[in-house]
Amino acid sequence: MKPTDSIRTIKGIGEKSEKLFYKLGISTVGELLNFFPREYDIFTPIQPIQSVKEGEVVIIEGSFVTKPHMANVRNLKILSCQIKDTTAQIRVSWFNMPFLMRSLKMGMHYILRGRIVLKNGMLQMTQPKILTREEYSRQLGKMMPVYPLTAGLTNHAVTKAVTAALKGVEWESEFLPAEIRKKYELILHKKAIQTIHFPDSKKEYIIARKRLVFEEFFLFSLALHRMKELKHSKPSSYPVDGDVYDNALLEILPYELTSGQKKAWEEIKKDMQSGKVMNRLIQGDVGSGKTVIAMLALAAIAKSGHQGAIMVPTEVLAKQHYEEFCAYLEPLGIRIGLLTGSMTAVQKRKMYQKTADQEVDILVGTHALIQEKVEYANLALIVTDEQHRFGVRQRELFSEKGKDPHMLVMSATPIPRTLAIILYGDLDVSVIDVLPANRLPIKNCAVGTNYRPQAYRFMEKEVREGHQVYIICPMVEESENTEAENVLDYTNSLKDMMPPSIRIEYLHGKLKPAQKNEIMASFAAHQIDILVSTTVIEVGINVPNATVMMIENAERFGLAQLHQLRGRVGRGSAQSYCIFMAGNASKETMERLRIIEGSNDGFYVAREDLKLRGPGDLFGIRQSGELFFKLADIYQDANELRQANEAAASYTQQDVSLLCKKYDGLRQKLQEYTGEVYL
Ligand SMILES: Nc1ncnc2c1ncn2[C@@H]1O[C@H](COP(=O)(O)OP(=O)(O)OP(=O)(O)O)[C@@H](O)[C@H]1O
Repeated sequence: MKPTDSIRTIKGIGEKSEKLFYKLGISTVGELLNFFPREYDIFTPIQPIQSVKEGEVVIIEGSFVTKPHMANVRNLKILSCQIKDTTAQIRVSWFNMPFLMRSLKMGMHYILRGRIVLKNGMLQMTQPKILTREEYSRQLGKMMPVYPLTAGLTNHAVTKAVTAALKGVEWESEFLPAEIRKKYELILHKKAIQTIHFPDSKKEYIIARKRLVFEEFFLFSLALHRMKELKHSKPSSYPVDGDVYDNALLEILPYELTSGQKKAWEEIKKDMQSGKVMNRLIQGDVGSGKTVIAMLALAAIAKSGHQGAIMVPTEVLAKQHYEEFCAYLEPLGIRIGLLTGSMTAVQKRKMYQKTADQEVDILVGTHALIQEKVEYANLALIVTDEQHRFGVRQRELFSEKGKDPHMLVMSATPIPRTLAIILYGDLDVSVIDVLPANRLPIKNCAVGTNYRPQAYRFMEKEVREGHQVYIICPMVEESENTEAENVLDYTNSLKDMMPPSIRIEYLHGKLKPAQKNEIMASFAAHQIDILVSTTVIEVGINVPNATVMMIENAERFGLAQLHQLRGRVGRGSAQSYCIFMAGNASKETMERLRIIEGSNDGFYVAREDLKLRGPGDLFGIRQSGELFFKLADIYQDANELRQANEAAASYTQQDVSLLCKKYDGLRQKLQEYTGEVYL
């Protein structure tokens, strides 16, 4: 089978599982092979019972010292007994496996592998697998892939499909030039893909990962260098100067710009007046006021008779920006439009027409803005709210909607300057390095779950004083695989616990966009007091009246993500609070959380996080969603990023064309990456 073949060509995948794989974004054999494990289940040696810790999957060996006991709890049949080795004893339990009752024998030796959880203050092992000594020896040290899943698709099914695909696929020729592989000591693509799914050891995994990270960065860098060459000092068809920058624009704001905002605004004005195309990144910590700078630039474009558009990662955010822009800019006679995927066909068509006829000056929207059907009359400025979601290609597609429009990119990712220069190699950088003066620093605390009652009382008090609260849970609904808090059950029990006058709602990514918009709008209008949500609210939501953020199972998030989440409070003048609630209060968890508890500075948090994890720790929690890389992590893999950039920079555009002639695979990969035939 070829990488481009449908996954249906893999034995065992029928119509039903095909649909499930679609949900994971997999429709071809190649996509399946590039669907990497989220983590690995490592078969570690047998551990003394005394040393097991909560949350770990461990193997213990001992004999049962109590008879198996069966209990009915809700609809579950729970079988439990005590197992003992020379160091201690622990309870083990199985649910819905009553047949074990007969086979488990007291006094016999067993090897069990399962997760240790804390129930009623006691450690216990749940749902362990019983291993024979032979199975144990065979699997010891093995790393079994654990894939991201969707309901109905098991890890076993994905593993089986990947195994079959690895066996049956006709591999394409190696696409990285031999000289690069040699210089940077990289293994072959084929070997790396095989290993990333089934590594024999950590060492092998690290070597495979290095190759895949490098290629990801290399393609990115080649595309970026090419873009830079193409754009370099291009004259602009839309110079914006003169009285469009008059004070009326700044007077619409109810506050004065901070020094950082003023500087960024001056740099933008200078760019747009220069007669050349602006390509600028505005980098600033969460809540530093980047949106307002983008709004000013868009307003200046509109006032000079052109169109501008701003693309953001979520519908909720688009709606929020739209409303804010309307409130500020409509009084100046500027016409704002909204375009998102969930609008009806009729609404969309109307907006396309208005955009083509230049009846809107500023269009706010999601990916919908770059769909083929959208034609702009006179697109002179595009703004992307980076939030790590859009890649170079999206920026380019957006750009093609106009005739070399000016470009502004906003980012809240705290990237060290040296890396920013590489990652945003095609852009000039403005940094907003101060927060608005009316802000009080957020007060943080990292606590264990025993603090919850106090936290609830505190929330009640804040709500009584007219403020609002966010509570974040990692899961949407109950799952067999984890004890992490989920939005649905959490909301129910919170409603039971809080006085009925407190209005509680929930939000998660599985709701329809219209429902999400409605809930966010109600929260913004203060018709909801406490919003229980997954991380969907992470990106850019701005409700300055929200003063408390509580993050359940904070140990499950990367620090960068926790910082983004925390950024949803502390956006107004009232004192705000962030409570990081650790589901397991192990020493390592608390040490990590102490970093974020001790500082509100995103750069500091990112730096300390890296120090703690160490560049070699590739198994730690991945900082979620950084920039646009699948496997690579810009902090951990900063070295590979530098190397790949150096390698890409060593080829001029002409050399790249030559290389692509020689390496057919490279041409294809680059085309896939940039979505364009150009070589
Ligand atoms: N100079 C200022 N003085 C006071 N308030 C300001 C100032 N600039 C912006 N704000 C307010 O601060 C809040 C956050 O601003 P904004 O949404 O622009 O931040 P951001 O940098 O885009 O945040 P994020 O990265 O989280 O999306 C908004 O309510 C905005 O009105």
